[in-house]
Amino acid sequence: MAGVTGRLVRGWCPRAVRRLSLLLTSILQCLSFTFLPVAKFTQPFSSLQVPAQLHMSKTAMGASQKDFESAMNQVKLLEKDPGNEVKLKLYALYKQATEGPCSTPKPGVFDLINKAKWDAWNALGNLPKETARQNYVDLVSGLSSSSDSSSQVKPEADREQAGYETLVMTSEDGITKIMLNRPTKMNALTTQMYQEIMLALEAASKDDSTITVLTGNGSYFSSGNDLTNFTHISPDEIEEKARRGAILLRDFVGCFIDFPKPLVAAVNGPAVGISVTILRLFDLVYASDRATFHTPFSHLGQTPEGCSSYTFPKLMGPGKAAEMLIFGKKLTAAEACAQGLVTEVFPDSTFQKEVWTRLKAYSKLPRNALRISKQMIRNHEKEKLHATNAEESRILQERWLSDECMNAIMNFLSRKAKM
Ligand SMILES: CCCC/C=C/CC(=O)SCCNC(=O)CCNC(=O)[C@H](O)C(C)(C)COP(=O)(O)OP(=O)(O)OC[C@H]1O[C@@H](n2cnc3c(N)ncnc32)[C@H](O)[C@@H]1OP(=O)(O)O
Repeated sequence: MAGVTGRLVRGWCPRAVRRLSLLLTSILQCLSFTFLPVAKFTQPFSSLQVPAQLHMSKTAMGASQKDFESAMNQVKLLEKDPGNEVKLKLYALYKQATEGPCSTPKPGVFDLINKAKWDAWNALGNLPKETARQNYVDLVSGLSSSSDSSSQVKPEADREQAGYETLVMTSEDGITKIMLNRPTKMNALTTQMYQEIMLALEAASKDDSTITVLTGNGSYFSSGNDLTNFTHISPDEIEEKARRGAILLRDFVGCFIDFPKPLVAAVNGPAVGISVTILRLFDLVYASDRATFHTPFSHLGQTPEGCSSYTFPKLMGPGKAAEMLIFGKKLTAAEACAQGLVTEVFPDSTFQKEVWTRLKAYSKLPRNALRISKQMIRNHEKEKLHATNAEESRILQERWLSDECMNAIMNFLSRKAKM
């Protein structure tokens, strides 16, 4: 070590050489931690919805306390992460089996993880302790056998994360991919989808991957907010629904503002509304030349979100931002690239191959350096972004109650009937 340092700094004074040597040694020590194997996770697990068959199974026989304890030990030995939904199920059943029905206060909306756990437990209602215990044992036994068989066929690196209904989440080659998966609805974002994306981002922020990618399945990246989110609401529910929508929007965009690792959008096709505005919160935006970028807020009686009222004028100047955000001008991928919203455009025929080859190469770069550099670039404006997000959400909450907005949504929903 001292020899290497000595060669590097020939001609420097001995004190400087000693300091540099110490510095390099400590850097090497720090780096060695990065290469330690990731510890097997043995945390108590948890659940969201418990399938009907679990509620009913073997309740007559009932699992013994010994079976239950042995199932708890088996959980710690699982080699494969069973995914958030199953973990929530296990958590809820465990709590129900040991403490009975949920009676603790509901965590605040920003406490995402504890709220999801509370919701899962609370959803079990008055399920008897014995049934919960049996269901826990059944669930663990199913997991143990599926993890035995899956380990024979699937490589460690290419496992699809279970537990998402509207997304496909995979981790491979240091890249976690979150794919929006409602291709027949152009990946329009339902309330469930916003929530699953937040959970997926939370999981991706903590997993071993270097890079996280958001993309869409099918011909669209996303057609933005699902306009049916605004339907089936009785008049006395409207205000409460708008209030909850604004909280959901603020939490959703907040997850992108705070995401700690390099975040990439692989825009495989047209993008509309919120799927366009959040792009400025990504570190790289790769687009197919078939993609378009459309924010028809005024047409819908709505106003900008995703921090675009701040980021777009800053990025492209107030005039170009006004064309998009006020007048709903749709940009081609080349135009969006010229405005700095897109990093690079690829021919649609080679989009997937070129993007993934590029990202696989990037994912081999030192993970911590990438993460720290991202945070250095982003931290300057985090506070401003959160303030903008809160303000945009507040204004949209009012807009959703306006006649302009309701009429525009009715027009969209009735257009098929008119054809
Ligand atoms: C709580 C947070 C709130 C955040 C707020 C965000 C604001 C926004 O995101 S504003 C943007 C809202 N999105 C739109 O205005 C797009 C609406 N959709 C369309 O204009 C068109 O569907 C399309 C241009 C995206 C595609 O047109 P195309 O003719 O090719 O296909 P369609 O037959 O229209 O679509 C197929 C299928 O998908 C349904 N669908 C598509 N997008 C949406 C959507 N955003 N909301 C609800 N449903 C959507 C469409 O109705 C069709 O369904 P059916 O086959 O069942 O009729």
